[in-house]
Amino acid sequence: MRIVIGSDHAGFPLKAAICEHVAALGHEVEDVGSHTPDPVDFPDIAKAVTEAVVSGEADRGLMVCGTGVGAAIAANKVRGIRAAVCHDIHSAHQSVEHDNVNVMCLGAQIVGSWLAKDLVESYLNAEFATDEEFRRRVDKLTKMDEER
Ligand SMILES: O=C(CO)[C@H](O)[C@H](O)[C@H](O)COP(=O)(O)O
Repeated sequence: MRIVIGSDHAGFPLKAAICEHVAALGHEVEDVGSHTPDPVDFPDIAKAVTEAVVSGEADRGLMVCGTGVGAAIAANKVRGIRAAVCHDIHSAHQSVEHDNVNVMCLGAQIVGSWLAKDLVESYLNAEFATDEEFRRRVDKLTKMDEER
């Protein structure tokens, strides 16, 4: 898959390890920054990540900030994005299987690099389930998104 990844200054140190891991798993990685440890506001990076996903340039996105929370809030402001903070393995795959999450957010101040790599792997290996109940719920999310 084509994966877009971004981070603010707090997520910057973890982003490099994640990029390396995603590439090692055989995915194409687009790193939209930050490219230095200097302070940068997470909404600006979320814009770049979500634009790549919504345009179809990337299949899925990853965002890293301090907690993952700001990144998820910002990403969810963009139509077509279903973003979630996932700091446990079950959520990392179920968020895709049931909710068709297309931007997973991580907190570099919350998880270490080994867990982060496992979380990313679970997220990328997961596929949206075809069950009617999950399709129906995500269709309702899409409708809410279109109506706002
Ligand atoms: O976690 C974040 C937002 O949810 C950010 O990455 C920052 O870490 C957080 O806002 C703290 O900001 P600071 O400039 O790093 O003190």
